[in-house]
Amino acid sequence: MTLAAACSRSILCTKRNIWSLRKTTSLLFSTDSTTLAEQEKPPSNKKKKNHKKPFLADHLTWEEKLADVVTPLWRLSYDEQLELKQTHQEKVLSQLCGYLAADFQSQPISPVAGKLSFPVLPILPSPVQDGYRNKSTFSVNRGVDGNPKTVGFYVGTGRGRNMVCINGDHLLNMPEKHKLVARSYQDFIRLSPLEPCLLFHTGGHWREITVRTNTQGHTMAIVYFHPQTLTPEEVDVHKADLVDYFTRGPGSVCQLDSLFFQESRMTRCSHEESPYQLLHGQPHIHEEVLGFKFRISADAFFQVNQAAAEVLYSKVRDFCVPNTEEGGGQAKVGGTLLDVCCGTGAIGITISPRVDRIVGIELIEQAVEDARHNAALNNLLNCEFIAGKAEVMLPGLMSQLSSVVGGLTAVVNPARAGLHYRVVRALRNQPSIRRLVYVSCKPDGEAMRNFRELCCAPDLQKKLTGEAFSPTLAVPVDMFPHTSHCELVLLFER
Ligand SMILES: C[S@@+](CC[C@H](N)C(=O)[O-])C[C@H]1O[C@@H](n2cnc3c(N)ncnc32)[C@H](O)[C@@H]1O
Repeated sequence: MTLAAACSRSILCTKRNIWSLRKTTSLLFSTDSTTLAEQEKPPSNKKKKNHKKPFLADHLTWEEKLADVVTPLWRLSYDEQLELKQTHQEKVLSQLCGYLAADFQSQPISPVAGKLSFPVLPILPSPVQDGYRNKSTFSVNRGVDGNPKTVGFYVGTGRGRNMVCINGDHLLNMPEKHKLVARSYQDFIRLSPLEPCLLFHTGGHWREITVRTNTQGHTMAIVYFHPQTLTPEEVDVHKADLVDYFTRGPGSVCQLDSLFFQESRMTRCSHEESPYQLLHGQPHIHEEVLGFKFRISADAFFQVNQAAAEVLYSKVRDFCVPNTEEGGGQAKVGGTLLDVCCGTGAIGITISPRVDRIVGIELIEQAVEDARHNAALNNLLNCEFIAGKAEVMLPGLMSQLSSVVGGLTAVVNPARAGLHYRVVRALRNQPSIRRLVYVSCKPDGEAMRNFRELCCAPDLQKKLTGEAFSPTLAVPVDMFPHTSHCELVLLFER
């Protein structure tokens, strides 16, 4: 039996017999950020007084410790996971209601949960629970055996001096193809004469690898590399070795459709800061969602779970353009939909047949190019996409949109950092927007500040002069089984 199989088996055998549901709830829903890249967030530091941090529990194997960090709900049945997430989302939303009641009465901030003043629909499950990720980023660092050329995910922290890199073969959310590419990359860098780049402190070159796959099984790999003092000619030699390994050598077992290489001296660089260099194969990966085709570039965001993305986008569509026909028809309702933080255009494009016009705004240029291409790919003539920071572009755009015929609806889907206050101000102060749908993967973080600014009493000091919105309906959608996260779709009206 392989190590990976043994680990998975030992984990599955102990599944559900270590923590009770209640204990898990208390640990899982206040997170810190001790891990890097795409890793899911570990259990809280804040409430640790009475609980030992799971990944420091010595009786656990390294694989179990990693599973506790990346997929902290893995010991629970899927129904139990959904129940936990529903309870947590309701708690966050009651907290919002408590804040709004206090804000409106100009009382000091009350962290006490209020009574829910609008319906929260039951969480929509992910149609796929295991191996669902279409994108994984694996780090390079010292493994349990001390080998610094180990490809996987971190357990522990640099500051705590207890950080090790563990391969993720046993993680329930990881598809086989991602594991294979990570293993092959580890073999490649172990053969390479170059050192790995460990947290930027001590030089070295080989950094993380991102693997993207689609439902057809196509695979894109992106290798991140720190050039340090190497000349471009010297870097070329190692790029050629990498291509050779993955196309003709042992790595060809991965059957990569695309191999990208990014030379970067920072944790994250956009394509504009340091280009994604196509070393082999196709420049894009493609995906289909709700019958629409999407081209996705190396630098562009796409939801990590294709099947759950269909559930999410279908619900977002219902919230943005509610069915007025009996029997839930998909008739055109008209008007303009403003898609803020639109990525490759997924939300706008899936709603476009039902409205007159889509206007999307997105920061990442490659994603905007994809969005424009995707509109054409799907023969849609009513979509336009603007490149730039929403906080810079939106205020000017608002004056052009103030007199649109048929009404204006906004959908916003920012990253965890939430919306810039200028974006919230522009949306709130635009009277034609009567309906605003906020899609958040972290409603208890910065998004909570956005919700409050959308709904508080008019505030001249903050230049929030428009009529207040109210939350009227919410539904959680589980995009990330086995983790403590989910997406929340929240409708605001006025
Ligand atoms: C969670 S993703 C959502 C993308 C898209 N709505 C989808 O469903 O695929 C958030 C997007 O916001 C973009 N973004 C981040 N900061 C931004 C900003 N200041 N202005 C505009 N877009 C931004 C990111 O590049 C990313 O594509």
